[in-house]
Parts: sequence; structure tokens; C-alpha cells
Amino acid sequence: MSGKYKLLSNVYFLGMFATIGGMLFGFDISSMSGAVGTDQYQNYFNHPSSSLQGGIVASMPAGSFFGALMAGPLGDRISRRRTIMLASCIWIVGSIIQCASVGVGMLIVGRIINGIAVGLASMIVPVYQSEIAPKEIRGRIVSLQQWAITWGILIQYFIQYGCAYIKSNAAFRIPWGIQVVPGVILLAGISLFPYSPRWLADQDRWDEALEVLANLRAGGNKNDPTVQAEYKEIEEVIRFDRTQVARSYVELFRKPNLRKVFLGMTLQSWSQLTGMNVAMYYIVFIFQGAGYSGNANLQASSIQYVLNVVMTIPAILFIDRWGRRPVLLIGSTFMALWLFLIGGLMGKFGSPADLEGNSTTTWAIKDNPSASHAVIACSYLFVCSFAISWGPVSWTYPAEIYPLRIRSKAVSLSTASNWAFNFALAYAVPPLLQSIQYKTYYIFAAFCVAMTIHVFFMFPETKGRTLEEMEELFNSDIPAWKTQALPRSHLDQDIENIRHQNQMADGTIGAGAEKEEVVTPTGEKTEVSSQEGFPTALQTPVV
Ligand SMILES: OC[C@H]1O[C@](O)(CO)[C@@H](O)[C@@H]1O
Repeated sequence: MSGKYKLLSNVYFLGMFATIGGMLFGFDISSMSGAVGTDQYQNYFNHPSSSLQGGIVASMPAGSFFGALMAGPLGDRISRRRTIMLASCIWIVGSIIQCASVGVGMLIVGRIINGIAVGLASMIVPVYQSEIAPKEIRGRIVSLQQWAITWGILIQYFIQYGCAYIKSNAAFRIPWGIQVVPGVILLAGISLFPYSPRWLADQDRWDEALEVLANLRAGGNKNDPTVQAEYKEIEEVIRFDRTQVARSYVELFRKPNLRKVFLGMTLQSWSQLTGMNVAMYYIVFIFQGAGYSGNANLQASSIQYVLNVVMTIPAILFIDRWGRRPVLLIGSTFMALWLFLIGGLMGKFGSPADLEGNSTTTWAIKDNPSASHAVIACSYLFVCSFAISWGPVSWTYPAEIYPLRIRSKAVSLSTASNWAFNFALAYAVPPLLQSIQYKTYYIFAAFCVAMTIHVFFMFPETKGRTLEEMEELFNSDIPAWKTQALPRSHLDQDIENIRHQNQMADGTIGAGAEKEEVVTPTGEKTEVSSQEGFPTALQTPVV
């Protein structure tokens, strides 16, 4: 392979670059946070009422919901790669419309269009990443998506913060205009990227699939045992898939897919029900409740966005070693703890508050710096607990559990669930904070307890399995809490077999048919000649 294309076959580079799609998501989350507080914005749009402002904010997640649903069929039909290109184009158009808005109507149209782009990208980027990544680092590569989201939130927050100091009447437009830049970079970059090898194989473009796989895994060597074994597995699964029911949304809700589809959708819904986006959208209100105002509030908020970026890094580095289940379980247990503490501290040390010019914060801690600091500390710890766990895993898990024939549509549904709850909470939280004040945190804490129980009993461990093996894992009767200790992936054994066969063909080792013990899915032990290789992908070597 020519050196020029080296980068374009480096999984880290491809995975990292594709996450610019995730960055758009982050931009989207904080694209209003700074603008709404400026006089220029308020005067230009005639001081939108709070419900109109709510509509302006929520128009983006609403667009994203539909974008995520559209991404599934598009990803199958025009390819993952072209869907990312399409998302970039739509994003550029939406950003230009927002930046040039001459009224609320145009602003909302621009935000809906941007939302559609984000919905498309938020669904298809993790699918593309998971399909190009080898199983050993798949969790890490897909987690980059969440990292990019956190960067997007942070960068956009600071751009808006900075623009609030520019005296021009048009300053509030600058952050929306700047959004065009990542869209153009993503479009230009992705147009040079390879197609997903799994998508190519599914289109019967087998030679190209093998070529891309060889480039991604072995510097272009198609005979490399790793490439051969993975290619063989993809081929087996696609042939098997074709004997199954036709691909349609209806199939998603039938056995054996229903369980996986339900898990993917609930995982994404739970990730929103942790209350993390309350911390992202309404952090100013939380800190007002803790007794912070003005600049102190803005600085405290920015620390939280920085923590969100920093604490996603350990997840990226270690997710493939730690596994998905422990990370989810520990994350939600701690989040429940911090939320109960925030609610408890506010309940004990707070009192009804009538904050001038703000109708949302009706309960606050006054003149008790220790209690205020404790609430802020818990809120930071909450963000850290989310960033290291549910943030990345809520993307990794759905992108890896579905078979190819339904992957695109099923990830569409799980991503759309994220957006549906994102939208609902963006609306529901201000009135909740106003009416039941600090008790709102107890509701989210209770959700965190519920999700911990749900994960413990229902979510199998997926670390180190190939995408093709998931079928077997989810259809087995092994209880979820025992899946952590299952034997290693059979792909590793297949690779060893191919290597062994190659050595025999080379004459490097003797022709004696060594016997190896394997366990079939039904639990029987049997001896297989390693000379023959493993006849099907369904055997699991004894470890
Ligand atoms: O990092 C926080 C962000 O992460 C997400 O949950 C996506 O995984 C967003 O909804 C949220 O704003």
C-alpha cells in the first residue's frame, strides 16, 4: 500500500476523525447556552417568552430524533461513509441558516436542520467506528465519539462565553457561523475514507471488503491470519443472515432480536435519565440553588465541562480492559450516591428563594459556604462518574450488539431513544426544579438505582467478542451476571488455527493431527483436530 494512504488505513486515525460527527453533537448541546443570556440576542429576537425559548432550544433535539431514525435505512442503502458525508452537508446548511436568521422562525428552521445532521451523525459514526475496529480496541474507538461530544460542548461553551464580551450587535451569530468549520472538515476528510468492510461484504463487494480489511489490519496483506479469520467470520455470518427473515423494522421486534433491541434502547434512555443533561443544560440553575451567582457561577460551570472532557479519557484507555458491565454498574451506583447527597444537602440547608430575574430557582442554600461547596463538589463528582462510565458505554454497547442485517436500523432506534429523552428532559426539568425543587435530584437518583439493577440482571458483557459472536452470546441462556467470566473469543482460536495450518503448509511444523478440546454451545466437550481448523464459528475453546 502506498505510504500516502497509510493514515487512511489506521483505525485510530479513522475512528478519531469520524468523531468530528460527535463534536457536532456537543456543539449542538451548548449552542444556546451562552447566547440566551446576551442583550443582543434578546433584543434581536424580541425577548422570546420562556415557552418560545424552550421551543427554540428543543427544536434541535427534535430534529436529531428524526435524523437518528433516518440514519438506519440510509446507512444500509448509501453506506455508512456517505451518510456521514450527507450529515456534514446538512450541518453546513443548518449552521448557515442559523447564523443568518432574521427571525425566530428562521432560527428554528436552522436548528431543526442542524438537529437532523446531528441525529444522522450520532447514529452512524459509532456504527462505522465499530465496523472498522478490531474487537480488542472497539470499545476504545467508539468511546472516542463520547469524548468528541464532551469536547464539542466545552469548545462551544467557551466560544459563546468569549463572544458574550464582544460589543457588536451580531456577536451572538459568531458561534453559529463557526459551526460550519467542523462540518467542512468532516466532509472533506470522510470523502477520502474507506467504506466499512462489513458494509462492503453485505453489498457482495467481497474483494473490496477483503482489501479494506487487509489495509486496516495488516498493512494490505490479505493472507495475514488475522485478516483471513475475520474475513471468514464476516462471510459465514452474512451467509447465515441471508437465510433469516427479511430485514425490516418489524424484524427488530421479533425474537431473537427483541431482547437486544430493547437493551440498546433502554441503555440510551437510561443514559439520559441519569440526569446528566440537566447538568449540561441547566447547570446554572443547579449552582444558583447551591448559592452561586454571576461570574462565580459561570466559572464553576466551566470547570464541570472541563471535568467532563478529562474524565472521559480513562474510559477511552481502559474500557476494553475493564469491560462494559463493571463500568456501567459502578458508574450508576456512584451517580445515585452523588444525586442523593445533592438532594439531601439542598433539602437540609436550603430554603425557599426568590431569585431576582430568575423564575426557575425557587429553592437555594444561603449563607452556608460549607453546604454550598459540598453541593458543588457532589455535582462535579456526578459529572466525573458519568463521563467515565455511562457517557462512552451508552454508545459502545448498542453499536456492537446487533447482527449486521439489523445493525443500522437497531442503532437508529437506540440513538433515537437517546434524543427522545434528551428532548423530554430539556422540557420537563425547569418546571420540576421550580415545583419540587431539590426533590428533582431524588427522582434522578432513583433512576440511577433502577438502571444499576437493570444492568446487573440483563446486560451481558461484550468485551473482547467479535461483532459476529454477539448473536451467540445474546441468544444463550447464560445469565447476564455470569457472562463476565466466559471463555475468550473463538476468533482468537481461529487465528491460531489458520496460523497453524499455514505453518503446516510451510513445513514449519509436523503433520501430526493435534487434538484440541472444545465446548459446543450446548455445553458438550469434543475433540477437534487443529489441522482441520474449527469447522464453524460456534465452537468455544476450553480455557
Ligand atoms: O457528556 C454529556 C453529554 O453526553 C450525552 O449524554 C451523550 O452521550 C449527551 O446527551 C450529554 O450532553
